[in-house]
Amino acid sequence: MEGRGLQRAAQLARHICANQGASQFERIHKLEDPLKPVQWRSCSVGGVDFEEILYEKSVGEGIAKVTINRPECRNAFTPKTVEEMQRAFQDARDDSDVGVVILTGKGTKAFCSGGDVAVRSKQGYVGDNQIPRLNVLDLQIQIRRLPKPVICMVAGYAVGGGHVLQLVCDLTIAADNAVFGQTGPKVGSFDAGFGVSAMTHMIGARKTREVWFLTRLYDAQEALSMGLCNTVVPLDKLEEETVKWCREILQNSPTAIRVLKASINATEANSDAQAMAGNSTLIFYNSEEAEEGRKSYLEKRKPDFSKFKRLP
Ligand SMILES: CC(C)(COP(=O)(O)OP(=O)(O)OC[C@H]1O[C@@H](n2cnc3c(N)ncnc32)[C@H](O)[C@@H]1OP(=O)(O)O)[C@@H](O)C(=O)NCCC(=O)NCCSC(=O)CCC(=O)c1ccccc1C(=O)O
Repeated sequence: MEGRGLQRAAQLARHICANQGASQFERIHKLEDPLKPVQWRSCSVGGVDFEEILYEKSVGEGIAKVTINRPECRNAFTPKTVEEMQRAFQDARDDSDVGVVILTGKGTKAFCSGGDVAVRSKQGYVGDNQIPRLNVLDLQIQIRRLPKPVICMVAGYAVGGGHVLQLVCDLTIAADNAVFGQTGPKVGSFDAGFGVSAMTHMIGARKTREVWFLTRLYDAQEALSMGLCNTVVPLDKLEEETVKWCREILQNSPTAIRVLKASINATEANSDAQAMAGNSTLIFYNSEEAEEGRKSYLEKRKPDFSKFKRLP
């Protein structure tokens, strides 16, 4: 064998080596370069810049990224943060080039520590316009109804209302420094909507009771074994791995994914139950008991719930 013949044989040998063990199906669907660095461009919506979040899209790929940008308070959300997230998610929904959305928090210490306790009032969370609201409940519905997968990318804490946000996302990729849990009963709050239904669906009623009644925090490996997240990776590989999952999803039929997401959600409790639960949180925030939880957190002391009766 000489010249062209030799070259062709070498080419064939390389091809066989590269694909050894892979079926034809696997070879057809293999990503060209799943670890190729992603290039992000910053986006505004309707010409208005964001103040409490970052909103980016990948160049030429179909990934949108929403980042809560309040690292100084562990990415706790205010009504404004939530309103900005709602605008970004609406844009990601409307943009037919976007096929998957990443939800994350700025920095490595926290994905999100829930509602900003400092702006909680007796009627909900108060924003710049002084109107109290619980608008994170609408955001939860928006994420669930978004006809594209939402992947939560968690480094550090995902606690309180931040943990509920990770629960309503379709998939969660956690860094090895991630910590999950609910804090509500410590600080005079609870999410008896998706905070209970999505969690029960995911980890079962026994474990859900434990998470809510004891308010313990769980490290990434515990969370993985409970089923609270999909995988755990080293912190410095978090975005790389999340983007890899996005790219795999983006290769598949968008309509199939859309219907499957809705169908999986339909196996769970509904949005009317969430609204009822939200109303009970609102009523609870008016009580002295909830106020003790909120005040104790801000005063950096242990709450004293001893004077509140356990009714028969
Ligand atoms: C997240 C912690 C475990 C991190 O601990 P650590 O790393 O040691 O940092 P800290 O020193 O504690 O925090 C640094 C800095 O950030 C401030 N901060 C942190 N979290 C919050 C927060 N949620 N609100 C306000 N400020 C926060 C903290 O005070 C420090 O400030 P300094 O000025 O530097 O002192 C830990 O921080 C922690 O446990 N945080 C509180 C977690 C929490 O309890 N969150 C609230 C849970 S209730 C909730 O989220 C509402 C639920 C909800 O949204 C909802 C549900 C159902 C119906 C309606 C609603 C609704 O909309 O309310």
